[in-house]
Amino acid sequence: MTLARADWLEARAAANEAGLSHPRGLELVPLGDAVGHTLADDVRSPGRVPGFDASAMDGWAVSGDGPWTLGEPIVAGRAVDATPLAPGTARPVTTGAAVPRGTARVLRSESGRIERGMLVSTDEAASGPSHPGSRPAPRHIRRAGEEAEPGDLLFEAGTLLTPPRVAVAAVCGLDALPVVRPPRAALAVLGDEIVGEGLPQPGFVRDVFSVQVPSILRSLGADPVSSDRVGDRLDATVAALDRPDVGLVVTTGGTAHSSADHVREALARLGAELVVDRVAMRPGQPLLLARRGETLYLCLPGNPMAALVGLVVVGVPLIEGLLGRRHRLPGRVVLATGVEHPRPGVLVQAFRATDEGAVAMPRQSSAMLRGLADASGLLVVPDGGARAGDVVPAIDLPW
Ligand SMILES: Nc1nc2c(c(=O)[nH]1)N[C@H]1C(S)=C(S)[C@@H](COP(=O)(O)OP(=O)(O)OC[C@H]3O[C@@H](n4cnc5c(N)ncnc54)[C@H](O)[C@@H]3O)O[C@H]1N2
Ligand code: MOO
Repeated sequence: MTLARADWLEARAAANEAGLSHPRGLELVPLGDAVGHTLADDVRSPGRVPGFDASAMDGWAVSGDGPWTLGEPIVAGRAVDATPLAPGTARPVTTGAAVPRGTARVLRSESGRIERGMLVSTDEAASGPSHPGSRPAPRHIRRAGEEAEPGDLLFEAGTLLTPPRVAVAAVCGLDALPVVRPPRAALAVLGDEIVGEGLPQPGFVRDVFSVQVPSILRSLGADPVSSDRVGDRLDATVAALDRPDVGLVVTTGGTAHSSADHVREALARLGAELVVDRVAMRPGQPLLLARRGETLYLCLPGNPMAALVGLVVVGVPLIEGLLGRRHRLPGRVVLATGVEHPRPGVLVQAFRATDEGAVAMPRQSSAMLRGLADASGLLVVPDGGARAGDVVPAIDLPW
């Protein structure tokens, strides 16, 4: 089924679904390379964390009530001493070192002192037996298994591996993680007027996509394998789109209906099925999403801001889906100033976050980039416009 002139939220959901229903490869990556990947499988903890009862402070492991007889120091980085701590004794201990069996608590170094060879507590609250109603002295012991037990589900398949998640995998004793193999992506930048370097002659424009879209695709988790500029000819467009070797083809330009626009016809010649045929939003309205075999097509309009809006609004949930991630509904921002929008469909605006709320950036239009360049995010103004103080959906920028 094709969504024609799709609602922007429906277009996002359809793109995410199209990605999710695509085949995914799996690979094992060492933890050092895992940040930014997406888990291909559930991950359980092989170990217990902490693996042993450990001191949370520098001080003394004590057993029973003080004063305590002093024993040998315990230091971190040694195998656990099997000898239990006898009541009435204390052993100096460093933060993170294993406390012996029989340890009641750890007395912090600033809460005790040595008097005539014995350790005495200088901490009123922590000294001696507790009285009814008194607060128990803090134990300062990290209990074995308090963070994870063997077999605990740490993360589900489809979880984005952020730095702290990779650190959790490390602390649980994992060395590698099963991740989704980055989907191969090809970029085709269409247009006879596009030049790749220098200051263009009148009638030509500098290509704004080759310099950034592959980086965006990579940062989203795809593997951009090629980037080509393609002239405004149907046969060249068909050849550029005939890429069964990649999971995703992104094109820019050529989506409209002029004699120089061949994307629709090329998709039809290749037998691709349209999933989304335009989105009821501006800029970015002519966007197409299509599928042919194991290749998805994200065809972005040529106008620079329109293409980037399409990539953020629809391309991000599409790639999230290819990686096995369900997309989240957008957050919301309060508008600091009203935005007029008398036309049908939503208006997407680059905005800057301020103390008063979101303010639309100057110098933005379908064909401009400077407003977007300095924006905090994209906000979505409904059909009919919005007033200062209204709360509207907002989408994070992926860079
Ligand atoms: N009669 C109509 N004309 C247009 C309509 C319409 O509904 N009826 N829609 C307009 C909208 S909205 C957009 S968006 C564009 C979409 O056009 P295409 O996707 O076919 O893009 P092009 O025509 O190839 O290019 C549009 C514009 O963007 C510039 N461009 C293209 N590629 C690049 C690039 N790599 N770097 C920099 N700039 C690029 C191109 O030079 C054009 O100025 O159609 C409207 N027209
Ligand atoms: O919809 Mo166009 O995408 O405004 O530039």
